[in-house]
Amino acid sequence: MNPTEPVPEDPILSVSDLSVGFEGFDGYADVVDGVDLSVGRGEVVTVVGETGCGKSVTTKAVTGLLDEPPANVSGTVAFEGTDLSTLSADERRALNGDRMGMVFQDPMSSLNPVFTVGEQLVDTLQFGGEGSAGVVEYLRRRYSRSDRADARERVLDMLREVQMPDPESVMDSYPSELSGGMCQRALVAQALLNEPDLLIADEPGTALDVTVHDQILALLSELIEDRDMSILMITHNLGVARQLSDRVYIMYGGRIVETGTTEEIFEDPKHPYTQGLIASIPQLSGGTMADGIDGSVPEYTDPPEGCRFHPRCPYADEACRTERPAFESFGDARGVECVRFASGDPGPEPTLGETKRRLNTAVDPTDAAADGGTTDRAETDGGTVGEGGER
Ligand SMILES: Nc1ncnc2c1ncn2[C@@H]1O[C@H](COP(=O)(O)OP(=O)(O)OP(=O)(O)O)[C@@H](O)[C@H]1O
Ligand code: NI
Repeated sequence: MNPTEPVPEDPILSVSDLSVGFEGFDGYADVVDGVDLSVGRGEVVTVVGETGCGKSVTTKAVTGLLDEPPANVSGTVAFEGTDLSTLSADERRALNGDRMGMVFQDPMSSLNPVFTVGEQLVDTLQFGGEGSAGVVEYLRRRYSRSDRADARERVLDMLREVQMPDPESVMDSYPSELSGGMCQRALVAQALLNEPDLLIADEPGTALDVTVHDQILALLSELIEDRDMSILMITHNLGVARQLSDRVYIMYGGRIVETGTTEEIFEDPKHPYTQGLIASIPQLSGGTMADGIDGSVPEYTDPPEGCRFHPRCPYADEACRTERPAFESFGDARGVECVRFASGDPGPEPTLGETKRRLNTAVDPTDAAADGGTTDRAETDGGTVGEGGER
């Protein structure tokens, strides 16, 4: 374990130095680059970052769903202290179906189109946790009327719990006969059927329209409250992270750039990227920067040298362009990877207000020119205004 990484005692999930790359036509894409994260028991942890930051690749690597090759995965993923790379394929499947539940972004492609929802969910309940129950055992239970009927009752209960409209008829429907929102509810039900200890949810509902997405999130937060379950939730929505999580990881360009308790991240964001994200959300910052941070996430085939955020960072200087900053830990669950917070760095530490001002200036050069006072002040304290926005 990386000694600088803040981890809860006895985590249920612990990921260290996870890297994932892909061989592709444009060369090697170095996507996830040394990620450390952990989820404590009963903890709700979110990973937040813009689209393309590597959140889904990280969760797929954690859940063992990346095919290797083409993916090239290194690092350790441990569940209750067991390194998952030491498990056999059967043990791994058993763990995924039983102790670890998963919900993914796209509900349509996650259900099997040729079986009814009921068949799939009853199968999950009866066999989800067993890599290979054995053919005889499989047939016995699949066709044992009492087992099957019991399972059906439990699935129905679960469908009611996820507030599925008309659960009886949904049981006998094929996924194509349901709306996206209903498929997503079915998947949430499926993930929870075996009462997993850890739920991994990768932006459930984002493939759906906004209202349905909101309903799914509301449902999840209700289900979370009622259960003693650890959750690793992926989102690009800071409001969701703030509402649901105990602890937050901010991801940028395949790296964790900041972590802290939800309160720390929102009350005292340190990394300029975190500050930029918060500044982009008017409801959170009272700000006006509705366009987000100018520029886009890096090309993973040719990521920037040094800090991967430097081309967009309003504080970037020579050091940021050449050296990867060290991850600095403060206290138990708090850390940031930015040279401005490195011990011994003499420069001013970024603040939310200053970052907002610099990003606004960078985003709209006409405003900046009109507002001479702002530009002058920015120039005297570093002169980096504008560099972050030019791409
Ligand atoms: N199988 C793959 N082969 C090559 N590149 C991939 C593969 N899967 C993902 N990537 C690349 O990895 C990068 C990160 O993708 P990822 O899906 O993890 O982003 P994300 O943070 O989940 O974004 P979103 O919020 O849109 O879901 C992207 O540039 C993507 O093109
Ligand atoms: Ni994703």
